[in-house]
Order: sequence, then C-alpha cells, then structure tokens
Amino acid sequence: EQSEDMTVCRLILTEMDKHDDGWPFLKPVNFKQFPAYKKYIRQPMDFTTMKNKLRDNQYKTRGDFAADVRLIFNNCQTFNEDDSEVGRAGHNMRKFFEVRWKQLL
Ligand SMILES: Cc1ncccc1N[C@H]1CCCS(=O)(=O)C1
Repeated sequence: EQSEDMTVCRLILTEMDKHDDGWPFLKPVNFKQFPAYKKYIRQPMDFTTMKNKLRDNQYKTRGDFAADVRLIFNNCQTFNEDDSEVGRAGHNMRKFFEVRWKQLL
C-alpha cells in the first residue's frame, strides 16, 4: 500500500535522525566548511533534505527513498576515510539502515 510504504520511510528516517551516529548527516554538508565537497560530490543528500522530500511527496516508491539514503552513505565513503569519525559514522548508519530496511520489508 503506497501510504503504508511512506509511513515506513518516515519511521526509518526518524530513527536515523535520532541515532547517536547520525550527526554528520542531519543537515546538508556546508560548502564553506568543506570547499572540496561541492567539486567532488555531484549529488549531495542529507536527512533534512529527505524529510522535506517526504513532506512534499517526492518519493513515489520505497525504492526511491532507499536510493537517497544510499546516496548519503556512498557520498560519505567517497569523501571520508574509513578510519575517520565521519567515515565510521557512515558505515555504522548504513548498516543500521539496511538491517532496519529488511526488518520492515
Ligand atoms: C557527511 C559529511 N561528509 C563530508 C564532510 C562532512 C560531513 N558532515 C559534516 C556535517 C556537519 C558537522 S561536521 O562538519 O562535523 C561533519
């Protein structure tokens, strides 16, 4: 059911927003703080942008939603060393998402 699908998406996004390791992904990366980011990351994404897209009904399927979540963590791996605060948070949050995503299938 379409609306139930979006309920699951909203639930997972809320859980990721509250997760201890979610802090690097709450808001768009600041290009002033990270000038190289704009050059290397073609499609930035973050939890607040996703919340707004959900609100504006911009996700038609669960797949569309999952693609944006995976974009966040793929961008994180592209820009951050695995052995860094943000890099580790990204790996932890990706794992959290994928496990939760399957549980709520
Ligand atoms: C996800 C990400 N990728 C690359 C650089 C930075 C970030 N996140 C930042 C978000 C604001 C707080 S911070 O500046 O410590 C980390």
